[in-house]
This record gives sequence, structure tokens and C-alpha cells, in this order.
Amino acid sequence: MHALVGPMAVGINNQSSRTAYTHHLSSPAQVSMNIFDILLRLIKHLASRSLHTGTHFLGFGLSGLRAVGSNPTVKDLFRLITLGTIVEVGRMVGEKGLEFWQESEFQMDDFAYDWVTAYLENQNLWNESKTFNVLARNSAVYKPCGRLLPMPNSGKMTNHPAPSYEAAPTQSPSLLRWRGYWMTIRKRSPRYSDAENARKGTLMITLWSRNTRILDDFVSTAREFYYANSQLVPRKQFDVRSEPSESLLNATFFHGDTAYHWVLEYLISIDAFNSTMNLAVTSWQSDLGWPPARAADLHSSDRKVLSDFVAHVKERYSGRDKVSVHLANGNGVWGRTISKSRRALSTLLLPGSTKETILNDAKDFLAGKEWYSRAGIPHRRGYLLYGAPGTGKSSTVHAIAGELELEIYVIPLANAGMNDYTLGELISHTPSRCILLLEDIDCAFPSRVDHQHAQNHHSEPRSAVTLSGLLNVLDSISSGEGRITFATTNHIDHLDPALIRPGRMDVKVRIKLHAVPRMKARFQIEFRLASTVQIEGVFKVFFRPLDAENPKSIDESGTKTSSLPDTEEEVARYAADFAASVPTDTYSIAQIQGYLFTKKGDPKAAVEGVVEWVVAQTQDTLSKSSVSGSEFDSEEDDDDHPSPPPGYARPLQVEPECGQADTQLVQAASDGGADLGRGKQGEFESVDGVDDSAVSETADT
Ligand SMILES: Nc1ncnc2c1ncn2[C@@H]1O[C@H](COP(=O)(O)OP(=O)(O)OP(=O)(O)O)[C@@H](O)[C@H]1O
Repeated sequence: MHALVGPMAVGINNQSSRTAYTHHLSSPAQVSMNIFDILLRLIKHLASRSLHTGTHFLGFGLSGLRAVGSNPTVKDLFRLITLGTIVEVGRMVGEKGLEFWQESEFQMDDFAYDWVTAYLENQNLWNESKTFNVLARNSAVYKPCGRLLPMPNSGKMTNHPAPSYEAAPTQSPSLLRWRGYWMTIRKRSPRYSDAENARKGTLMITLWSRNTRILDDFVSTAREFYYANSQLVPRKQFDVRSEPSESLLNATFFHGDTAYHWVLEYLISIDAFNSTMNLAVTSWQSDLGWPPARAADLHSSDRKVLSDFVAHVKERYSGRDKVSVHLANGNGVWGRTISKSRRALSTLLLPGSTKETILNDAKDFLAGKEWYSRAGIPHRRGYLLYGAPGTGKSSTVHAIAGELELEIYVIPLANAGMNDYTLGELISHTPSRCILLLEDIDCAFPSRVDHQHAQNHHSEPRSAVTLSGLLNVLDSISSGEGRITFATTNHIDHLDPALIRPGRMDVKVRIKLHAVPRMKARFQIEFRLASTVQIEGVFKVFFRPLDAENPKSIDESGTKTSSLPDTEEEVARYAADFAASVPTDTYSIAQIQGYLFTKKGDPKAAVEGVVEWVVAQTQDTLSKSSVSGSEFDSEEDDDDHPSPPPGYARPLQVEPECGQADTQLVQAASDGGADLGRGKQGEFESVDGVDDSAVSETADT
């Protein structure tokens, strides 16, 4: 007789109704009809009948039996029957007595399997095993009181699921003594070793008792243990491959979408993925961690729950001290997103009120949507930041984005794979309120210079993005309303003249590119090489005095152990000395920072070594320009705008004189360099409504 027991009474929620395990009582023997019994019954029956019919038949029958019984053959027959009956009864009694075990089978893809294996692990059942299956699926957050994961370092809380170990299938059963009963446990390998069947292993438990309640108790205990000791989400409910339940809300957040990042960051912060089984391993260097499943079920049918949830995570996300930077890849899709710390505007060293001007203008623009709409002007605004490398163009964009709480979408126009189509795809997938950063716009579309250069050198022009392609996408209807575009370039002179020359067809679009002004013209900001004020500023940032942020380093004997100054005045004196030795409009702040890093913590050494550094830089520049014959010059020869861009300092054309002291040489260098930018030092052109012709003239000179 086989018995199927289940679903069990241990279920609390739905999953239990799906949980079944089987156990079998060992089969009893068939009850044999005992001939002897039949005979006796027959005799009794006959005897009772004979009472009714008459006792004379009894005497006759008995004497007949006696006569038959005296026959030796019949005697032997009766003996045989009696003996057989005794043997059969003994066999039945023995069989019944020995059948006191129950067998249960747990399928690997069933919940009960997880409960029991986790519980058995806790009972140290697998301690003897030498071969383990390591599963993150059964993982749990370690709890000091629990013994679920007796692993090294298990006390460490991480966002990642801790693996659990279970003995690999083995032929020899393990023995467990549980509440006074013995159990033998055997794991069976999947029948096939292919991936699909790999999860079809089973766990066989033999309980050496006939009491079925013991087995029920065992499974219930395992289940309670499992849920009490782990923060597991029933895996089947969250399997993204499973069909979404119609009774639950299903929200899908697409990777690359901003909402995805809100939700992802929030879920990671609340350890929501501790029990995930589907980990995507990524080499992305995102501090958001790894992107896991994209779909989640909300256990509610109320839509407000979903919108509240999204609102909450969004608020959390935007409240943090970070700026999200989305990076385009060459296939026309937004790829990685990195989260950068906000840069305080105060850390930007820009002359005058440049940064405040940009910020206020951008704020004004964002607040002026209605004005644009009434005026029938697309609500977009653009800024062209140009200047030598390392002068702070990108830093300015990041600082402004932080102030405005906007995300940055960066399109490196010079990147491989960038063409008109991919550019269009990218721009059509930017949100309306964001900062679009077009880096190295001079590399976007090959100018006639590039074409000519490419022809001369039998090579391809630099980029596959065309001027009209760029202008089209910037001007298209799909371009977001409320978007701020920053374009950066190190070589304003490399921009195609068609882009900046007024009176051409492109001029109209040029306005779109550089700015969509409220009234007129474009907004250009030139980033110049470091002025005296900036050189002093960067020095002061590096060698802040020993104050609250920079606590005094004094040892027990009262001796100062740091070379940092004690007061602002002292730092200012060093800074002035330092700036006096560095030619203005010659080096970018990034270059100066690079030098100061080599003198970290020692302002005196920084001042003392700077002259030597300047000389080295100058000689380096001279040797480069003499070796290359100046690429800049060679371009000028076949260029129709041969002069250097305004503010772009040429390599210093200073011949060091023999025997000249370093300081004199520096002075000469300073003079030479200053020639190029003289008169504009410290005077950044944050020009709203700058005269187009001025720029055109510059480019066409
Ligand atoms: N004006 C500045 N104020 C503060 N830091 C600056 C400034 N200019 C440059 N730096 C520092 O120099 C480094 C490079 O700056 P950034 O990337 O902003 O320059 P960039 O002009 O965008 O250069 P590129 O044209 O090469 O992209 C950064 O570490 C930045 O902090």
C-alpha cells in the first residue's frame, strides 16, 4: 500500500501549497486465506447447522471424520496444512514487525528542498563531506546567533549574498539523530549532467519510525528555521523569467533610464539584493555596484504604491551629493552611468564673475520656460567653452550641473563609431531637462582643413559626424526642450568656418549650436591659461594652513611635524612668491596642479623648486616645437585661418641665452608668453551677446 502525503500542513503562504513531498509506508504482505481457518469455520458452520437439523448427524459426521482421520494419507495432509499455516502466520508477523521506516523524497526545484538542506546544514550534517555544492541561492545574511553559514568571515555584512554549502551528491548516506529518531539522508545526483537537468537532483530521507507525524514535524521545523534565519525571498516569486502574476503590479525599469538608477541605488542601499540569485558580473566602474534584475513585483495592486515608491527613491537619489554622468557609447546608445561627487563652485578658479555669470544665466534660462514659449523660441540654451587643455572647461560643466541638480549626458564627438545616425539616436534619448555635453566639438566634423590634411596624407578625416548631421540633431524636434548644451573645444580655430561665419546658411543653425538666446547672439566663454590670481589660488588650495580642517601636527615635545603654514597670511606670502615665479597665461591650472602634487605638504619647497620647473617646462616646449616643426604652424600654412585662437598660448618662442640666470630666463619666458594674452589676463570673456563678427574675424584672420 503506497501513501502520498501532502501538501503538508506546514504551509503559511502560497508556496506551501506548491510544496509536496512524498513518503511511502513499506508495503504489507497480502493477507492469505488460511485453509485451516476455513475448515474450522466450515466445521463450526456445519456443527451449528447440525444443531438445527439434528444431533444424529453430528455423531455420524464425527465417526466419519474419525474414520477418515485414521487414514494415514489424510493425517499427513492435515499435518501439512497446520504446518503451512504456522509458517505463514509467522512470516506475516515478522514482516509487519520489521516494516518501521518511511522514505521521503525532496526535489531540488521545490521549496521544501531548500528548507531541509539549510536545516541539515545547520545540524552540521555535511561536516564530514569533502565535496560541496556552493550555492548563493540558499544564502542568507549572517546572524551572529545563527549557525546557518559557518564560514570564515561570515560576520561581515555585505550587499552580496553569502554562499551556502551543501554536500555534493554521494552514494553513502549520512546518519542524523533527530529528536530521538534516526534518519539516513542520501543525495542523489541528477540523472543527466546537462544544465537543464542539473537542478533535478533529489534528497532522500529515510526516517526510522512508523510515525508519520515525525516527518511532518521535521519538515515544519526545517521550514521555520529557514525563514527565521534567513532573509530570503522565495526564489520563484522573483524569478524574472517567470510569467508576471496578473494580481501583482509589475514595474520594469530599463537600464540606461534615469529611474532605473534611482531604484537601483535605493534597492542596493536597503540590501534588497542580498538574496538575489541572478547576479550580473560587470566590469563597470560604477559606484552603483552591479546591475541586477530589471523587473520586480510589488505585492500590491494599488498603483499609488508604485508611484510613491518611485517618488521616494527619486527624492533620495537627487538629494545626494552626487552628479550622474551618462556616457555615450559608439553604438548610439547610452552606456555606463557614473556617479561623481559634486564639485563646489567655490573650488573653481575662474577670473571675475565668470562662474556666477554662467550659473545665473542657466538658472534664468531654466526658470524662463514660459517666456520662451510665448516668444516662440525653442527652450534651449547652449554655451561654448573654449580654451587650452586643462583650464577647467569640464570642471565648470560638472560644477554647474551640481548646482542645478541636472544630470550630464556626455557625447565625445571624436569617438570611434560616432556618426550622424548614432548621434541622432543618442540625442533623441536624452531627457528634456539635462545638460548635454558635446566634448571636443572641433573634432566632430572634418573641416576643409581636415579634408585637405586627410587628402594630403591619404587618410580619413577625424570624425564621421558631419556638420549638417550635428546641426540637424541639435535643431530637430526631438531635441529636448529645457536642455542646456555645453560644447567644449581646445581649438576654436579648428571649428569649420561655416559654423561661425555669419551670412551663410549655417549661421542660423550656428545660433542653435552655440546658444538659443533669449534675445540675441551666443554665449561663449574663453578659458585662458592661468593668471596670477589663479596661480595664487591653486597654491592656496594646496597648502591650506593648519586649521580645524587641517589639524596641527605637533608631537608630544611640542615640535611641529608638518611643513604646512600656521596662518592664512603665511600661505598668502608663499603663494605670492610662487605666482611671481610662474609666467602668466602660460600654464594651465592642471599643469600647475601637477607640479604642486610633487611638493605636497611642503609649500616652501614648492616655491623654491618652481623656477627649476618652469625652466624645464620651457625647454621641453622648445625641444618639442623644434622637433615637430610645430604642427600648429604647418596647419596654418594650408589653413584659411592661420592665426592662433584668441587666448590660446603658442609654445613660448624664447631662446634661452647662454649663461643667463634662471630667473632672467623665466622673466623672458614670462614676457614672451604674456605677449599672446596680454591685456586679457584675468579678464575672462563671459560674453552674453558677443559680437559674431568678432569671432568670425578671429577665425578668418
Ligand atoms: N580653473 C580651474 N579651477 C580649478 N581647477 C582647475 C581649473 N582648471 C583646471 N583645473 C583642474 O585641472 C584638471 C583638469 O581640468 P578640466 O578637465 O576641467 O580641464 P579642461 O579644460 O576641460 O581640459 P580638456 O580640454 O583637456 O578637457 C582638473 O583636476 C581641475 O580640477
